[in-house]
Amino acid sequence: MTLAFSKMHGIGNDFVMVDCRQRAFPLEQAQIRAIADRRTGVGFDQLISIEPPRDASCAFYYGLWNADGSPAGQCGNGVRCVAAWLHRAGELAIGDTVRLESPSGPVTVRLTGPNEVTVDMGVPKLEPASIPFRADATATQYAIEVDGDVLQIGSLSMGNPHAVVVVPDLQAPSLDRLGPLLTAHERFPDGVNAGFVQQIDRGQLHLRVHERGSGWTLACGTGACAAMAVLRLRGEVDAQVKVTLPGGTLSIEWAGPGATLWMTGPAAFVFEGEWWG
Ligand SMILES: N[C@H](CCC[C@H](N)C(=O)O)C(=O)O
Repeated sequence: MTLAFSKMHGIGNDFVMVDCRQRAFPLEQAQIRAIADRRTGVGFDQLISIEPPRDASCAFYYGLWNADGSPAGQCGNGVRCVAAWLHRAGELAIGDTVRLESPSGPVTVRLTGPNEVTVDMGVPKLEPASIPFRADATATQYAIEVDGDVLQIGSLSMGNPHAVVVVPDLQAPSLDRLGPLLTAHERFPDGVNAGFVQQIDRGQLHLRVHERGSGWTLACGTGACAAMAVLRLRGEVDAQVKVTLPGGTLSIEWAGPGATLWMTGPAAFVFEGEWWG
């Protein structure tokens, strides 16, 4: 088969975008994995389809798959790229605000420039059952044993599961071992995106994320939202925070529990192509 696609990224978190506005999503899991291969395929952290909405209150639906072919519930860097892709396709104008439907529910995006998007990411879900995470009660901190170490983590859902660990040094070699172990931890029955965050001050965080289904990425939008929210819940950051990841910086705004969380950042086109699978 041949498949036209757009290659995009959001601060280095890279995506293959597939236009399914007039066609059913055409790929099996093995084909998704084949396209993800950075040597014999195209390479991506997530593959994103743009489809007609299932929820009539939304303009479009976007499907999400990780590099290993597993489905994902939300993608913060990805939804900014969906908005920029829709603008390039003539479906959105700069200044438009539109509801888009993700696998975990609707989000609202505002195109503030051809390559800058603000997203209402919804209300972070704190209850362990909604993450899902095996814990007796909702808390701002959980003790979890990983490979003989006891880590203190925060955990919540942004429509996908996140664990957040505060560390003094993002370059510590131990993180290379802890990331995959935390992602696969048995207390996260669906796996988890594992974020390691170094706090600079009440308005700045540095973050690395080992993503479920894709491994270490240059950036993770929902991971940035989760890291800020975890520290906000502990009273350790202000309501507006810059989160810097290896690929770039996002602006996150969240007043606190029950409030909707906003993320602002760029979206970039790289090339158009055709996959010959
Ligand atoms: N890169 C995405 C997150 C992908 C999440 C996916 N790894 C999963 O939940 O399985 C982001 O910018 O939010």
